[in-house]
Amino acid sequence: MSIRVAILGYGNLGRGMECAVKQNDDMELVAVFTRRDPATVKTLTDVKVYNVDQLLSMQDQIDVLVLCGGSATDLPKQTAEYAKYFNVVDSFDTHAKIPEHFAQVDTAAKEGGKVAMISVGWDPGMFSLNRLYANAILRDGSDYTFWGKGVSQGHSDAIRRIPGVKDAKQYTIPVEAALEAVRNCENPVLTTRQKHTRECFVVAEEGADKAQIEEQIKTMPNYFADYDTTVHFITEEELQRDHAGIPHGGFVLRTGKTGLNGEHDHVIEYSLKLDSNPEFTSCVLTAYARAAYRMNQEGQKGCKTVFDVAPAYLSTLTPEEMRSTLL
Ligand SMILES: NC(=O)C1=CN([C@@H]2O[C@H](COP(=O)(O)OP(=O)(O)OC[C@H]3O[C@@H](n4cnc5c(N)ncnc54)[C@H](OP(=O)(O)O)[C@@H]3O)[C@@H](O)[C@H]2O)C=CC1
Ligand SMILES: N[C@@H](C[C@H]1CC(C(=O)O)=NO1)C(=O)O
Repeated sequence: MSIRVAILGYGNLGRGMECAVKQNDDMELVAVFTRRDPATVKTLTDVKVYNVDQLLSMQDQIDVLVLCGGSATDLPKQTAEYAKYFNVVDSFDTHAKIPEHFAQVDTAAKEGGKVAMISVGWDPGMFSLNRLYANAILRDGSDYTFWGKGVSQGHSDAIRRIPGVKDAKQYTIPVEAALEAVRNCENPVLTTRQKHTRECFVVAEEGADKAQIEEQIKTMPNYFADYDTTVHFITEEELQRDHAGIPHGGFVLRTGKTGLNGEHDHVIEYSLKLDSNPEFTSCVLTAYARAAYRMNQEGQKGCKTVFDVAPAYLSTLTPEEMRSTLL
């Protein structure tokens, strides 16, 4: 029997999920839920769209609910709210606030006897896993993470939540000299500001105070305050013409030494090059939706991160197929 998946929140990630579920023949997309009028939401497939006020009445038709809202203001409310009723997966990526998000969601999921997976995606998510593996293996070393050049959905979403902003895209740009120094095993000590810059393209509402919007972006804690950030105000047409895609990617690196006197240098590097940030992120969410369902079927409950999920839960392969093809 297929794993019955539903989506809450239909934006870039929601559309990505619609595509990702179709690529997994052990799953079916049973519904999309939105806070808007369903008639205004145009989907890529013929999946039914409901207003979120229908969600709880459909609890027995859904095995896993994937939360595709924004981390800035949606997921802090929605994940804990629905973890009481469904197995859920979210992509929460306000790194500084993950501990408090975990605690709130864990209480709700345990109360409902459900599994809730938070901060699933590539960062946090796949990059987190690779940072952990690298740290566990190369004990004498230094960690580095670089993103881009590409469009951060979390940062773009955060800008769009500012009053007076009609639309926005944020590019994260790695400082090439810093990346090169890391790859050369120079083990540089780098501040946040020395690793990336951020460039924002913003469409302001008619009559909005652009100076105030720019100030709110540049001082935004957890998103922009620690970076050198530039803000460009452009028209909706220019945004659609020049910034339509959502490519991204990045690198997790750990450089370390082995040998009794650190004679040998090693570099661990995990990299992603993504045409579509949301579609790739949705593929990760879909694999972890499979894991959430399976873990709950075994009687597990509570909040999990990618660190808590044995890889076998993610795969459609049988243990024998894994051993014969992946070892
Ligand atoms: N961990 C990771 O690696 C990653 C995490 N993310 C996270 O995913 C989050 C979601 O990103 P993304 O999908 O790009 O965000 P969007 O802005 O596209 O969508 C966020 C929500 O806004 C609402 N919405 C979407 N379009 C419209 C519209 N035209 N009018 C009104 N409301 C709209 C939807 O909710 P509704 O349908 O209810 O109105 C949607 O769920 C990001 O905030 C980020 O934190 C993203 C990529 C990677
Ligand atoms: N969570 C990010 C995924 C990566 C990209 C990123 C950045 O550019 O700052 N940080 O983490 C996203 O929303 O796209």
